[in-house]
Amino acid sequence: MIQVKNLTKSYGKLKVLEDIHFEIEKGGIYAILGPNGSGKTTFLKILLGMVIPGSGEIHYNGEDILKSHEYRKHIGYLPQIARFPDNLTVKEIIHMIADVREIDSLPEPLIALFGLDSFLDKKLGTLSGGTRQKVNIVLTFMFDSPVIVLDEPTAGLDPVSLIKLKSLINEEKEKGKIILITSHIMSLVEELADEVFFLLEGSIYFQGTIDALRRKTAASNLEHAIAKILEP
Ligand SMILES: Nc1ncnc2c1ncn2[C@@H]1O[C@H](COP(=O)(O)OP(=O)(O)OP(=O)(O)O)[C@@H](O)[C@H]1O
Repeated sequence: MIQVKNLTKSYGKLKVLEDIHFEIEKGGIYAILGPNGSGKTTFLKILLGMVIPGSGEIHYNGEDILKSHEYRKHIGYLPQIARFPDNLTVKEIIHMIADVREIDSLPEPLIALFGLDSFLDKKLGTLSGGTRQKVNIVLTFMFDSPVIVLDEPTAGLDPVSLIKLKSLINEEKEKGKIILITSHIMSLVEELADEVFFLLEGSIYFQGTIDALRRKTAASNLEHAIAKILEP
């Protein structure tokens, strides 16, 4: 489904990704992990066509995505920091994004799930951080995309909304979708992820299940496994 070969990316002299190989063959939840600045967002943005790699190949269902932009229609994206004009209302932004992707109805069940009905006429600039994130989640999940990319999706969410987000992610997985997620919250990754990719110093240091990573590092849980990898 997704194949990445020999991927590199530098920003000026800073080498962020070096010779990344990556393969996802079936639906599931895949966590991209790594310390701050290890290139997780850069990697996801390359997959999304938002950042051009230095070299390498990326195939989605056999198609070279660096040569075609069509595949972007298949991807839902929740950015780490979503920037929308503050003077738009929640309803306006939802309509705007729906128009771009050519769907005609508002995603009522998602709006209700995150308790956003009473915020529909409020301007984005007046919302709290957590409420803005709920709007971003609705904007991401309102399309039936086979690939969903979530960059730090839990930022600012209260526990009730977090539970709702986790079930939403699991429901999408049950439909056979690929969900790529980055998070620094290891308990969340442990709960959700089928496989992890751990980026370190430009390469994938580890790819496999959380159990395999725990065994490799002889650690009791994922947080300790990561700490062991990173300790000097
Ligand atoms: N547009 C850019 N121009 C220059 N350098 C950049 C740019 N985007 C990212 N970088 C640098 O590339 C490196 C990787 O950044 P990236 O955001 O991909 O890391 P990350 O693993 O997602 O980090 P975090 O866990 O902090 O979100 C960092 O050193 C960052 O400063």
